[in-house]
Amino acid sequence: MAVMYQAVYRRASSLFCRLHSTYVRKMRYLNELKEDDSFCRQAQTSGTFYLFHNLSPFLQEVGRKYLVPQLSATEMKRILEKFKETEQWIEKSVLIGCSDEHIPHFALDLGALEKSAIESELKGSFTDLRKALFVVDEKDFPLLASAQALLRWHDSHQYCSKTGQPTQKNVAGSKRVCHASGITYYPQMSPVVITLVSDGSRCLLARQPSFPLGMYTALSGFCDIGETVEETVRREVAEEVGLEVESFWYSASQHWPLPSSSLMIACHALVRAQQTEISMNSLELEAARWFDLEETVEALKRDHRSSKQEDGSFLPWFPPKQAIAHHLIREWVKEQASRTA
Ligand SMILES: NC(=O)C1=CN([C@@H]2O[C@H](COP(=O)(O)OP(=O)(O)OC[C@H]3O[C@@H](n4cnc5c(N)ncnc54)[C@H](O)[C@@H]3O)[C@@H](O)[C@H]2O)C=CC1
Ligand SMILES: [Mg+2]
Repeated sequence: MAVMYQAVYRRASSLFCRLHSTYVRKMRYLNELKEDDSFCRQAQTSGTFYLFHNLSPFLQEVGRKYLVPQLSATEMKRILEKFKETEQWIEKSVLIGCSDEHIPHFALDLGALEKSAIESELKGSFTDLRKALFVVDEKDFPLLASAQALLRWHDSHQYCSKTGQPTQKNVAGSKRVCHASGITYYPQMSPVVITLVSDGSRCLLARQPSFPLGMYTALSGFCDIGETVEETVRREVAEEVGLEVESFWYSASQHWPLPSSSLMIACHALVRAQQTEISMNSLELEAARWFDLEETVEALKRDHRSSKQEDGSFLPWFPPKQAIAHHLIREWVKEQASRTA
């Protein structure tokens, strides 16, 4: 028995070492690409490219699936030649990751070229990000989200906000520098707290007027400058539904590219069971109410389409699994179900 245990242990730890060293080597490689312009320029000649057009990602519909194609450097060169563009275009690309074998991945926006001509050449279409995020395979979601966010950041940070002079990107696209003032700009995300409030047996979900009809989600809000996550959770819950948070705990986080880069910090919060009367802030919210376990489980089974009633009204439904709000709601259901089991 001890021998068998040792063999299993040895196999597990050697697997861990292998995984660990692959990961560490990959992170070191990416860091080097960001820091060393000539190394990164060299890497562009053997990398793969994800294409965008005015910030819409290029997708290919294959059967019922939407794929996110990667073009080789040779293919990229061929396309640019075909459109009579020079290879200098490649320099506009930004580094978004690499494979375990250190093949670097770049994203490139071809917004200045004719959209339909590229689409027919490459047999696919540039798709609005809002749609693209929900139709691609789950594993492609973070890649599309961060690539688009980085391209958007570069697009809107072409000038120094102090001198008004143009800024230059480094080859990897991990920063921009204003040579007149010496200021370095780094891509930014705004921290947002998203909180699923519970009173112990129900959870509180709300909707803003701009949401698709019938969709409810957890409360969210941007962190004010200087605030801690704890302070934002308490403030947002007080501001939006007039309740006092007693305790809260962190669950997970997610980068959310829409409408501009946010770091969503997802938390569960408890309010006192005796103080659950909602006083909704109607400047921001259109509805806010408590959902019991059964109603939450039912709403999780619906989507935008299946929630539509014959009379045109909508039963409540929640954001799809790609959104961290969905993860929070599922986590709450699981915890409630295990408590009542
Ligand atoms: N991934 C997910 O599951 C979810 C993501 N979200 C995202 O969270 C974000 C924040 O949610 P809200 O409830 O709308 O925030 P919120 O409750 O803070 O209200 C938005 C208002 O805050 C102000 N504001 C303060 N700092 C801002 C900044 N850095 N950028 C833009 N506006 C700022 C503006 O006046 C804006 O109208 C949104 O971008 C939304 O897309 C929201 C819910 C679910
Ligand atoms: Mg809000």
